[in-house]
Amino acid sequence: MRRHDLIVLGAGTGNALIDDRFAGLDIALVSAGPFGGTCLNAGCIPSKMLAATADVADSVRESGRHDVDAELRGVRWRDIRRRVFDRLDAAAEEGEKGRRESEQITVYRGTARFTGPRRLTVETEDGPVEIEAERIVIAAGGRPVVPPVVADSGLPYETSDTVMRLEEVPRRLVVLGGGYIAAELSHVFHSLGSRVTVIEQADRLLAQQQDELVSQTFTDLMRDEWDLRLGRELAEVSGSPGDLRLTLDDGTELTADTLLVAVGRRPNSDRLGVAAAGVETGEDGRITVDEHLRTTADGVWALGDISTQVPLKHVANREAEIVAHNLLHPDDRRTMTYDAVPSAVFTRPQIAQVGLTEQEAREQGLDHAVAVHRYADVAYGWALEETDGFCKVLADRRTGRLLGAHILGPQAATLVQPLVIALANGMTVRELAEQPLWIHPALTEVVENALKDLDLEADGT
Ligand SMILES: Cc1cc2nc3c(=O)[nH]c(=O)nc-3n(C[C@H](O)[C@H](O)[C@H](O)COP(=O)(O)OP(=O)(O)OC[C@H]3O[C@@H](n4cnc5c(N)ncnc54)[C@H](O)[C@@H]3O)c2cc1C
Ligand SMILES: NC(=O)c1ccc[n+]([C@@H]2O[C@H](COP(=O)([O-])OP(=O)(O)OC[C@H]3O[C@@H](n4cnc5c(N)ncnc54)[C@H](O)[C@@H]3O)[C@@H](O)[C@H]2O)c1
Repeated sequence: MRRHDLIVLGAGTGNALIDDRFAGLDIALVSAGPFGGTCLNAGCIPSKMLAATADVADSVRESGRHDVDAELRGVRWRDIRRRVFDRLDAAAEEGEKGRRESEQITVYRGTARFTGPRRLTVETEDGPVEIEAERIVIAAGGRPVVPPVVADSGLPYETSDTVMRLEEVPRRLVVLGGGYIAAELSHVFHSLGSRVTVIEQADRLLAQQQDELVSQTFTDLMRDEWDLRLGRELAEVSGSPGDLRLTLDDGTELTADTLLVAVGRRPNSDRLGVAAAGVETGEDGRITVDEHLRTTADGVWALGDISTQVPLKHVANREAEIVAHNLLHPDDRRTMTYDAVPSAVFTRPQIAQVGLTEQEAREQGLDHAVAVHRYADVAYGWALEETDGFCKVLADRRTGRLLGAHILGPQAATLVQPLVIALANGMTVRELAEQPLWIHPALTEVVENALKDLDLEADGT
């Protein structure tokens, strides 16, 4: 049994937790997969590098709108893939090398499993290694859910872990699910040449995650791009590899050469056997943590997709900052809050949000004002020839404060940031609209004008 001062389980966000403040400690860093975890190797970063490339292809296709005659002659998928993954694989290797060179860190590459309180066995290439520590941080992430109808078919399927490294752009791609991953990767592959069909059990795309106006508008726009099978479930997968037959619950049959499964992710707590360490989980497999991110076992902390309320990288990063601080300052602990968590979907159009959706404001019975300002009604929207985009804001009439913001259109992920700052700081919409000067004629005027459109005086009843 090898004893360390601190074990960090997971080399995604967990790796980022270890910095100079931990100098002098003997640290074990355990990871089954490559350094950088999901975000760097199979998540946020490759999907956005591919989305940016897809946007370039779409800009060429749409150049006529700006009276520019350009023609898309083709996309070089293997070159795109090489450009993206050569860079990311090198970053992952570099990250691991740096840690291996550190005198205070022992890297264990292998799959870990708890054998008792603060004790683990790691299945490495050289056999099992037993390790223990006074303090452990669990940051072992999650994995894609694969429903039995697909897993039990015995036929090949892709997930976000594999699809971005395919040898060829699929000719006929069927995507199961209509959430974040489905939307982003459908955008990528459709723009790079796939015929895309999306099977989603809800009646709209992004229905669980987005404001109703955003979800409905996005669904309506994507009907022109993808073949949408909404309110449908997959009943059977048959055929042969490369020539799949997918039967839906209404008896409709689809054919595909590639099936991408994107119906959500689940935490890896089961594979880690956390119960043996006295670490409790909820029914959904998420490790239970308190506001300081301590688990139910003494000396064991958790962060990121394995425990969080919101499985996003910027949330995991903030949680890592909190855990690092709390490990170093046990008598002055910080608290994690999830009050103003923004998110963005890197599709075309982009989508971004923070705070309450209109349906949530209604459910909570809030006296709220709503305003929607269109890109087409600000000068830079004209410059972009933008017809669909909008910024929707919700404010509390009693306090004058922002409740939520939802943007659909070019640069939504960037435009939302002033609204995130306002929400995080409890600013009133008047303060945000009227205190700073907003650059003319930048796209941010769509945000400024949406705020100014809010009618806070009207009686909401
Ligand atoms: C396709 C895709 C796109 C995404 N895009 C975005 C985005 O644009 N923006 C955003 O904010 N979020 C995005 N996310 C979510 C984001 O990637 C995750 O929230 C984030 O990576 C979670 O980090 P983590 O450290 O908790 O887990 P991970 O990064 O998954 O790290 C888990 C680590 O634990 C290791 N591990 C797991 N099990 C074991 C075990 N038993 N033993 C040893 N080691 C183990 C793994 O090898 C890995 O090193 C995306 C996710 C996907 C899949
Ligand atoms: N840009 C980003 O920030 C980003 C991008 C990708 C992923 N992510 C993270 O990854 C997580 C997982 O993404 P995801 O897209 O897999 O999950 P998701 O929860 O976003 O969407 C899953 C979708 O699949 C549908 N679904 C579930 N079971 C189904 C079935 N049997 N048949 C048809 N449809 C079904 C659901 O109704 C839902 O719309 C996200 O919640 C997010 O936290 C973030």
